[in-house]
Amino acid sequence: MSNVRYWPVLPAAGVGSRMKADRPKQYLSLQGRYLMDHTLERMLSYPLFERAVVVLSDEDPYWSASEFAGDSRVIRAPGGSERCYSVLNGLAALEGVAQDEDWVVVHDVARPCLRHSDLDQLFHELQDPGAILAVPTRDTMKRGHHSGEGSVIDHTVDRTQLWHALTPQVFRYGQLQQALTQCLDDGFEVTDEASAIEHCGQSPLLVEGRSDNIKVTRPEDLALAEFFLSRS
Ligand SMILES: Nc1ccn([C@@H]2O[C@H](COP(=O)(O)OP(=O)(O)OP(=O)(O)O)[C@@H](O)[C@H]2O)c(=O)n1
Ligand SMILES: C[C@](O)(CO)[C@H](O)COP(=O)(O)O
Repeated sequence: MSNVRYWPVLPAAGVGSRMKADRPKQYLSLQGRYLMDHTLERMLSYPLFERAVVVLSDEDPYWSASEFAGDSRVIRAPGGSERCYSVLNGLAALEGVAQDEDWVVVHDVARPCLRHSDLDQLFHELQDPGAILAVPTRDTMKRGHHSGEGSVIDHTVDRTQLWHALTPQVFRYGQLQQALTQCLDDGFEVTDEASAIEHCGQSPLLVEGRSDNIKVTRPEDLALAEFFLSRS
C-alpha cells in the first residue's frame, strides 16, 4: 500500500501587472468571491489533497479577507521576487512534513477554472519523472522579432507536438526542490516547474487537459473565467 501523499503548492504572490487592476488579480472578484478562493475551493475539495501550501506576498493586505484565511488546511509560505522563488519557498514550507517521494502539485491560483476531471486524468497518467497538464496549440504559430515600433515574422513554427503548458505540474518533492535549486544556482529563472526538471535532463509527461483551464492574466480574461466558472 503506497503511503505517498500529494501536496498542492499554490503560488499566489504575484502583482498581476498585466491585469492593470487596482489590486493583484488573485484578489479580483469573480461571482462575488476572490478569484483565488475559487481556486482554493477546487483544490481543497479534491479527495487526494488534505492540506495545501499557499504562497503569499509579505505585503499582502487582502489575504485576511479570504474565505480560507483561517482554514487549518492551509500552510502559508512567503512569496519571492519571481514565481520560481515563490514555488521554492512553498517547497521549503513542507520541509520535515513532505517525504522526498511525495508528489507536489503546483497550481497557479490564477487558474480558477481547473476541473476535478482534469486532476483525475493527470493522476491517472502520472508517472516518474512527473507530468503537467497541457493543451495542443490550435493556431498557426509564428516566431517574430522586433522591428521598428513592432514585430515582424521570422518564420512559421511547425506546430506538430507544440503544446501550451498549463498547471497543475506534478513532480516528486525531493526532485523538484533539487531541480529548482540547481536552476536558480545556474541563473536560470524558470517560468514553470517542468523547465527545471528538463534542465536536469528529464522529460515530464504531457497530459492533455481542458482549454478552459485558463490563467487569468489580462483584463479580457476575467469575463471568460466568469463564464467558464458558471459552466463547471
Ligand atoms: N513572484 C511571483 C509571481 C507570480 N506568482 C504567482 O504565479 C502565478 C502565475 O503567475 P502570473 O500569471 O505571471 O501572475 P503575476 O506574476 O501576478 O502576473 P504578471 O506577470 O502580469 O505581473 C500566479 O498565481 C501568481 O500569483 C507568485 O506566486 N510569485
Ligand atoms: C506556469 C505557467 O502557468 C505555465 O504556462 C506559466 O509559465 C506561468 O507564467 P507566468 O509568466 O508566471 O504567468
